[in-house]
Amino acid sequence: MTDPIRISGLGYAYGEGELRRPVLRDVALHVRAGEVVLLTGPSGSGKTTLLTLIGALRAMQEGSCRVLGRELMGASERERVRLRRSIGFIFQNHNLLGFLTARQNVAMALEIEAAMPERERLRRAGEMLAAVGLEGHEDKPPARLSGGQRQRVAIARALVACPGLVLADEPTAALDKVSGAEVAHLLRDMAKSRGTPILMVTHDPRILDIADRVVAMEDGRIVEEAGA
Ligand SMILES: Nc1ncnc2c1ncn2[C@@H]1O[C@H](COP(=O)(O)OP(=O)(O)OP(=O)(O)O)[C@@H](O)[C@H]1O
Repeated sequence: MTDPIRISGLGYAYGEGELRRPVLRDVALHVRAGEVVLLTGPSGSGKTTLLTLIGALRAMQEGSCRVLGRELMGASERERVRLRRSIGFIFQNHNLLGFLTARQNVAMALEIEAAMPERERLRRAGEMLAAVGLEGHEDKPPARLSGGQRQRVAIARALVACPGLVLADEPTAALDKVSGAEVAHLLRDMAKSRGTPILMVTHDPRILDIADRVVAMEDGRIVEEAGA
């Protein structure tokens, strides 16, 4: 099986001409099948930029980035959109839609399955919500859930379509110590039981223990890799 993420010689700059500012330099990174890798480093070191390149949310400029077997350097917008459908995203601010219930938010991630009837989508969403410990909360809107519960909904949404990869950006940053650790362990356990690799950006030293490997960035470069 090929590694879900293989990056070499990746460079990226914001701005053009005199305003051009390199933020990633000669980055090399591999994430292997089923692995949980945390990406840490000071603010501004380029972690989120790297995550958005891997997630095909922005176009590559330099180097090679193969994600789930597809090369992103030179990929068209259409190819990038297609790849994004195979990735589960989790962000700091959960990005749930406030006018939908928890179940509807999760079911939305299945809308790419054109052949799946609405009833089936809602049934699977309910199953996923139960798996993340939210039985009984399925019909509440995000505003009636706690921060930790909202991130559980975001985990259910990210995993319900069985993605080949999960990318998470500071998923515990807005949570207190206990719910942050619970959410991080839940995400790890759910991904491990499915063999789904995770790459997670985090500043949170309390969750380093969920990692198979911790990769540290500084000033646009990877400076350290350590098994946890
Ligand atoms: N859209 C943008 N336009 C211009 N510069 C940007 C843009 N997004 C990020 N940057 C700059 O690129 C650098 C890297 O930012 P990035 O968000 O990738 O770092 P980070 O390590 O994720 O930081 P943080 O931990 O604070 O989120 C920073 O100096 C930032 O100011």
